[in-house]
Amino acid sequence: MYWDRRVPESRSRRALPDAWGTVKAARLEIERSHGRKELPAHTFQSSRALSGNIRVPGDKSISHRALMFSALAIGESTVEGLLEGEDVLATASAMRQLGAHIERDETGTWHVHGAGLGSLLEPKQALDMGNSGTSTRLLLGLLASHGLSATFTGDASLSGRPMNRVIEPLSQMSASFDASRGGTLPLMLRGASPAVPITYRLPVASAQVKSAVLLAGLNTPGTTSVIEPIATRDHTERMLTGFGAKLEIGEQDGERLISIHGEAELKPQNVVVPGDPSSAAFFMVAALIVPGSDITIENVGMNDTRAGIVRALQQMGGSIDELKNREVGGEPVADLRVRHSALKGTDFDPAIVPSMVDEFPVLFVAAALAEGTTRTTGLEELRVKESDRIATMAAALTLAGADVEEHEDGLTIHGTGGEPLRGTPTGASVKTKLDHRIAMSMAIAGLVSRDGVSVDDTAPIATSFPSFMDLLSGAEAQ
Ligand SMILES: O=C(O)C1=C[C@@H](OP(=O)(O)O)[C@@H](O)[C@H](O)C1
Ligand SMILES: C=C(OP(=O)(O)O)C(=O)O
Repeated sequence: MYWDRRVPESRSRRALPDAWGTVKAARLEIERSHGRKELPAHTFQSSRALSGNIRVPGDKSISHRALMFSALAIGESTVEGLLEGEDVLATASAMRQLGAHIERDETGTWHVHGAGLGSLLEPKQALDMGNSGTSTRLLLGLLASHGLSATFTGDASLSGRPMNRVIEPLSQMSASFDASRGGTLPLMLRGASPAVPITYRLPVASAQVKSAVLLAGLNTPGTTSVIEPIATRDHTERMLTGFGAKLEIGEQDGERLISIHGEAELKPQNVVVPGDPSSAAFFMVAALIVPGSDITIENVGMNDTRAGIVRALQQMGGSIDELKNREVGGEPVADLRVRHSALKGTDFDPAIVPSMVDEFPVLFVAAALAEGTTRTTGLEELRVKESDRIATMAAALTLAGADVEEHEDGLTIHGTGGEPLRGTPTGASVKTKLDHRIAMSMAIAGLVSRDGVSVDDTAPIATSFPSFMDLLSGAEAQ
């Protein structure tokens, strides 16, 4: 076991003897989970036309933030439409450990009694972040300006993901860290009280890093600023403003400048979470590629910083109509009518990447069935998601019979022009590598395949979309 000793080891162990034991236990658990024996494999077969109206679960990004911000407000907040996926449940459980009271009533509304900004409790046990990068990076930010220590653990996938991108700015704000070698989980954080405000220019286009710094700024005296050269999803800014924090959003030399005034008092809110465009994307692509399909996906979040996939699929010739544009919980929302279409291979401008960063795996499936060649570039960030999504999708689509070339920063895919993919060979299955988006993307590929697509492990789907299999069979049956 190797540790990057940013905080002298003796200091961390003295401060957190129990947590250190938990870290070691978590490490063993991670090693065991690499060798899990029985995985819920599934073969997805060619489908008849999809039809009917469906609703996908609540937005994952907004759900995490709704729980976190409610936990910082004094009094009761409610959250309707919360995504009850494993990632969000990891956030709920962490916020409970930090002192919030969180419960779900029989109608499905969540009630959060906040502990208050600056009044979070030191967690007695390690915070288990499961598979969730968002929970981890946002909570590291939040706790960085609270005078407490906490240990963060996660599954094998999360334990391979880079945390230095938040450790660096949060260390500048005076928090200290003891992370595994290379800046990964398990790690220990010691928050600073008071923390020091900074102005931080994002070296990567990441809403998680932006949010980590802004959340640290929330309990820091003075003004903390983030400069964002490339705009990323803005749910943190919108929602913190809604909860009563003081934010200013402007421009500096053509870049976005977001400033937060610290030591604010957050007021409880009633949050309504719109449907997740990232989950809707699987059904958009399914309806576009399965002949005869015509579905309406209701209540889909259409925030410009998130809805790149709709524009990308329309650019490929996909028939997607936005109906009943409206606002839900301060976010633009629409119903999307999606009909089977002859898709065309397209060269995508890398500028679209931040607005659909999680949707590329399923876009690759659309490209594999399109007429002609699709080229994507600027996707380096996909290599540090739940899996290396460039390599994992290249291997998965190739196994299913698609014609794919892998590059450092993207894929070039020569489509079949609507002809079904061959499917996975007998006895072989796609490796999903604990990545929900790979499992669901390849499930959709199976719907237009001759021999079906076998996926080695469907369990990760529950991290973001627990009702995926039921909704898919429902849409096939209508
Ligand atoms: O802020 C968020 O809620 C998220 C930001 C994105 O991550 P990065 O900030 O690492 O790009 C995205 O991939 C993730 O699913 C959710
Ligand atoms: C990258 C994702 O999530 P996270 O970073 O929260 O694990 C995702 O949901 O595709």
